[in-house]
Amino acid sequence: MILAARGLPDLWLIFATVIGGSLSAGSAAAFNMYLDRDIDAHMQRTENRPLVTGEVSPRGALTFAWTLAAVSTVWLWIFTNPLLSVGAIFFYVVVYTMILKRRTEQNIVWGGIAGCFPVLIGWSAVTGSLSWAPFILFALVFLWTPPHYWPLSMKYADQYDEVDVPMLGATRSGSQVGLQVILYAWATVACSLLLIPVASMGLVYTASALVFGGWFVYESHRLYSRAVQGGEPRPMRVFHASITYLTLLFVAIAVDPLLPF
Ligand SMILES: CC(C)=CCC/C(C)=C/CC/C(C)=C/COP(=O)(O)OP(=O)(O)O
Repeated sequence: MILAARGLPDLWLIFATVIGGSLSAGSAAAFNMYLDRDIDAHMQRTENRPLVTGEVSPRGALTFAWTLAAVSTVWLWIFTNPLLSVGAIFFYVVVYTMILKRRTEQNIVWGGIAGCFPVLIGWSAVTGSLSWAPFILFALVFLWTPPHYWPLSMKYADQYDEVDVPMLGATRSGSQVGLQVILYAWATVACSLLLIPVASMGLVYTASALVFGGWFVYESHRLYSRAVQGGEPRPMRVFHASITYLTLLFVAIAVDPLLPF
């Protein structure tokens, strides 16, 4: 939103968009937990979720999910535009959770599109339209999602195998996953550099994209090397690096337009 406004947008608009977006993401997550409660019960990673422990009933969760969807849609309708948020919920719940997740190794590649919507939501809230820059941010999150998620599914491969969810990190060998992670990490960094000419980014962003991107790529190469050498691949290093990388990059995206260089 700061990049779209090329400065600080109206604080109320930021607040309204973050509230609406959070309610929408919460709705999507609640639908996901409702639909996946059978498999969540069989994975240690997810076995403490409230639908599995019985803290929340399936009917209660479904009511909660629909309520959040309705409230977020009306809220965003009043203050910005609800269409992209509805699209994001639809993508996560129907396209990813109901159709792709249990069927294909490429589930997270296409399902990850749900997580790309928030940049469009924020941008359009400020400008009322979309241009190349928000689509580059969209592509950035799209390319980042697989090398973020595959290391996690590599770590929990036995749990994904047990519930027959074909996450690529669980179905392929360490070196095959490592190679995919490297390719997507490089593509993510290349995409982040595209923002420099397209959105006239300055020094802070350029340096951040190169340094943090270099670190992300380095960690992905180390994962591959450890896997090829037959050692413990330590995938969570890349998982955590991916989160820190994207956080720092978006901080740089927010700070850069506020500076004169
Ligand atoms: C505004 C809005 C609605 C944004 C949506 C953002 C969002 C929820 C993105 C999720 C992306 C994704 C595919 C996660 C994996 O789910 P999973 O089911 O594999 O994860 P799990 O196993 O932990 O449940």
